[in-house]
Amino acid sequence: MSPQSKKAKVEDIAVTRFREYLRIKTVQPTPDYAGCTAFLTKYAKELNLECKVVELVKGKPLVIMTWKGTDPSQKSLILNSHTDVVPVSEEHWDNPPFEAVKLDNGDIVARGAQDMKCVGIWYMEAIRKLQQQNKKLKRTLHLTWVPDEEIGGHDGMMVFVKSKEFKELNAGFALDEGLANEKNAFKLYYGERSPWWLTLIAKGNAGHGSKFIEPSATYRLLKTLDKFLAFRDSEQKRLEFELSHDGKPITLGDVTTTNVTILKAGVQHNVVHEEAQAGVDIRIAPTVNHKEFEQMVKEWCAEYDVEMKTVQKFDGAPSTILSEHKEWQVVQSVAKKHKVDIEPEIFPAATDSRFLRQIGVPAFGISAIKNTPVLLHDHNEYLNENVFLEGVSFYVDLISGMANL
Ligand SMILES: CSCC[C@H](NC=O)C(=O)O
Ligand SMILES: [Zn+2]
Ligand SMILES: [Zn+2]
Repeated sequence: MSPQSKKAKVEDIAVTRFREYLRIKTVQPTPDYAGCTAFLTKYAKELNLECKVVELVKGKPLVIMTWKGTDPSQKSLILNSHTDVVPVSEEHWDNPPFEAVKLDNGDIVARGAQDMKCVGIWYMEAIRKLQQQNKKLKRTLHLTWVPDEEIGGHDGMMVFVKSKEFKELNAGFALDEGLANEKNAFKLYYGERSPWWLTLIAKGNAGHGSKFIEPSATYRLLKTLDKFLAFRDSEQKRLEFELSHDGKPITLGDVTTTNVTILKAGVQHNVVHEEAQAGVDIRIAPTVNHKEFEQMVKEWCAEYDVEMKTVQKFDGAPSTILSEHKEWQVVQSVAKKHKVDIEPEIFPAATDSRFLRQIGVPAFGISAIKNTPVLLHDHNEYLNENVFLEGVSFYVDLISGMANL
C-alpha cells in the first residue's frame, strides 16, 4: 500500500459532529448540560437554525431549534431527542466511554452512541444535506433537545409538554428514539408500556430467629411477592406462545412485566426483624385496563397487610394508530427505497414519546440502527460509522417526506 492510500480518509462532517457530541459528558446523575447547550447552540448557528434555550427547571436546559417551513398553516414536525445518557461501569469498557474512539472497523464507541445521540445528529445532518440541495420543506421543523429522559423525564419532557413554549410549537407529529436492530430492519415504535414503580412495605413483630413470630414482616412480604412472580410467570408464558392478530409472535411490549428489583430486610440471622421492603418495576402493556390492574395489585397487597407506595406511575397514553397517519406511508416508502424492513412494535420501556402521545401528539419512535446489537445502557455501546452514515441519508428522506405531506 502506498503511503498515499494509507492516509486516513477525511472524516465526514456528520461523523465528526457525532463524535464531538458523544464526548460531552451528559451522563446521569450529574450531566454537563451547560457544555451540551454550548455545543448545540453553536451547531444551530452553523446550520442557520433559529435556536432558543428554555430553562423550565433550574439547571436543566432544553434547547429548541427551528427550521421554518414554507407553509405555516401546517402543524409542525417535532424531532425530539434527549441529551442525557446513563452511567457507565468504566471497568467493563474496552475503550473510554466518553472519547468516542473510532476502531479500525469503523465502530464508534461511546455511551450514547445508540441511546440516543446518533438520532439528534441524524436530524441535524439531514437538515444540512437538505440545505445543501437548496430544498425547502412545507412543514416547520422543531428540533427539541430535552434533559433528564434517563431519570424519568419529569424535569424534561413532562414539564415541557405543559409549557407555553411547547404550545407555541404547534406540534402535529413527532419523531423520537427507537432501539437498534440486529437485522436489516428498523423498529418502529407506535406506543409504549406504562411504567409503575412500587415500594412494598411489610411490618410485623420482632423476636428470636428460632421462633414462630407472628405476624412476620418477611413472611408477609414474600407471600405478596409470590403473587407478582406468579403473574410474571404467566405473562412470560404468553410472550412465549401467543401470536398477535397478524400471526406473528407477540413481543415484550405486548405483555406486562412485574419484576422484583429491590429487596431490603433483616439485620442478623437470628433476629426476626420488624420490617421488610421490596421494590417492583411494573411495565403495563397498552391493552391493559389500568384501574382493573391497580385493583388486582391492591388486593395482592391487602391479603398480607402489605403497604404499597407508588414511586412513579404513568397513567397511559393512546398509541399512535399507524393507519391513521400519512407519516406511516412515508416511513414505509422511505424504508423501501433504502431496502430496509420496518418492524412496528410497542416500546417495552419508557421514552419521552409517552408525554407527547398523552397530550395528543402522535409519535413514532425510530432509530436508524440496523445490523447492530442492542447495546443501550450496556457496556461498550457503539455504532458503526457506515451504519451511522446510511442513517443520515435515511433521515434526509424521512424528514423531507414527512415535512412535505
Ligand atoms: C420509567 S422512567 C425511566 C425511563 C427509562 N427510560 C429508558 O430507559 C425506563 O426505565 O424505561
Ligand atoms: Zn433513550
Ligand atoms: Zn436510555
